[in-house]
Amino acid sequence: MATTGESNEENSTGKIVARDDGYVLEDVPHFLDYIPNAKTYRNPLQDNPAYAVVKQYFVDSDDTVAQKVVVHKDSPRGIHFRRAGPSQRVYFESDDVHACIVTCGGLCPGLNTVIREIVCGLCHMYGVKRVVGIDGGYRGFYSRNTIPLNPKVVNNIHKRGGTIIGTSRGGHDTKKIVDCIQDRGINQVYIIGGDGTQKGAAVIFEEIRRRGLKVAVAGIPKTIDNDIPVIDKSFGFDSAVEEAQRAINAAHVEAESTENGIGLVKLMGRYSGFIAMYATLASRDVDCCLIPESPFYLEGKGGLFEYIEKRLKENGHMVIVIAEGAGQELLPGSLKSTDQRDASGNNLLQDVGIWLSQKIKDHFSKQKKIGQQKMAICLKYIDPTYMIRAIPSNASDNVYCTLLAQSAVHGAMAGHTGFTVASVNGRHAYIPFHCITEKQNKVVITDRMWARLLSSTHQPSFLTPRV
Ligand SMILES: Nc1ncnc2c1ncn2[C@@H]1O[C@H](COP(=O)(O)OP(=O)(O)O)[C@@H](O)[C@H]1O
Ligand SMILES: O=P(O)(O)OC[C@H]1O[C@](O)(COP(=O)(O)O)[C@@H](O)[C@@H]1O
Ligand SMILES: [Mg+2]
Repeated sequence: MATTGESNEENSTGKIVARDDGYVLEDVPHFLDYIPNAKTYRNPLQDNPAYAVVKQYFVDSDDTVAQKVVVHKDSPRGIHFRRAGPSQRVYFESDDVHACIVTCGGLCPGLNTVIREIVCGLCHMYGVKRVVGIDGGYRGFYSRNTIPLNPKVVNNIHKRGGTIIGTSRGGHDTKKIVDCIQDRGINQVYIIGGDGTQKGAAVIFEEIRRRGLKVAVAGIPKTIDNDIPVIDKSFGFDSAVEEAQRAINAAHVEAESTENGIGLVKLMGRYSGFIAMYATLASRDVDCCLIPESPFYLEGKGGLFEYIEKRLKENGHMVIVIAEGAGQELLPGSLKSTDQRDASGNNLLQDVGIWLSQKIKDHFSKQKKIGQQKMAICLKYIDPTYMIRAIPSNASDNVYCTLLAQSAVHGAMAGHTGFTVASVNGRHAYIPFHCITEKQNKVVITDRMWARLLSSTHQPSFLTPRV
């Protein structure tokens, strides 16, 4: 019930509590919103020897996490999310839970760890006995048999890359998926995937609510590109950046071992250049980082060719990192594929790395023809694209995956639904789907982080007008 100066609003996009002092809670749905007589039970964790001794283990239902921690002293308190964690009361009896896990979209380090920890969290913390994997992404709901999962089956999977239950793009048929959930008697659905997957999870939740089913839908965001907004970062992102170092090191070794050596590395990043930016900042051997958010040009003053020449003259070698989505607008019409899409509807990009390699080679061989002194270059192109996402997660991502999985399990057991779980300013929170699917997280090139990168590589900003 709203207290004085507080308004509660529930609409198609969410449950919002707004107070006069500017405090806003973007709350997540709960069974009680549409099943008013839903039964509750004592949380079995209260009797668990590992947790019973921990003071304040259970979250207070009024605990919230602020979206912004840097605020002006006069600004309103801003948007908050419900704090994740176990509740004193749960909405499922352990024996009644029938959970399923599905992984969708591209691979990301840590998928298996999240699967493992959902299974172990449900079984060890809540005594759940029935957990299944959906085989091969959304379409597996209606076209494949389920995969039985238990702590023994998942015991070692976190040491492997990929996802033991398979993944896919496309194949999201809401009606068929919810029919399957209903027919199989599944009442907790854990959905691991990126922006597309979370949009899919949102419509599955809406259909479940429309049918009045007591089925919790919990999302765990996965994106190697780190393009999901609000959340601190996706699990697996750090592991991918770490693996990218191996490719950059190789490019650097090759480049510095020959005269005018250029090492060119292409990294993932369809619309967001976070992997390229962080891999560059971590490496310190990179002289130029090109990302989708920062348009660049090749010829003329302030262009890439001028910078390459300068860098080779100064240093004898250089390393360039390019995100796959960078410079797509420069590719000639024949290479552009604006209307080609994958099964999920994502734009299929052409290989900007191969294009740029050829452009650089052509530029330096052309110099001779127009009478300038030729600068013979030796360019090595490295494309580690799939290698950086097919690895197991590193130690810190493993811990992050564990906490995310546990938070998701606590949320579903507590009767929350239609939420995604993530770290926001270092604290775990339940976030309504619409908050993370409405826009994409991108590198802001007027922010400090990009400035740090420019000052580390000394590359041109490409903002100066071409002459
Ligand atoms: N707007 C949408 N509504 C429903 N399902 C979607 C939507 N966008 C994508 N999906 C489904 O989500 C799954 C994963 O999407 P995709 O874009 O391939 O990967 P990611 O989730 O990693 O972004 C696919 O099965 C796709 O059909
Ligand atoms: O070849 P695939 O499997 O479609 O994957 C390529 C794409 O996957 C990505 O890693 C992003 O995947 P998601 O959308 O699943 O997060 C992009 O960087 C890349 O363009
Ligand atoms: Mg995506």
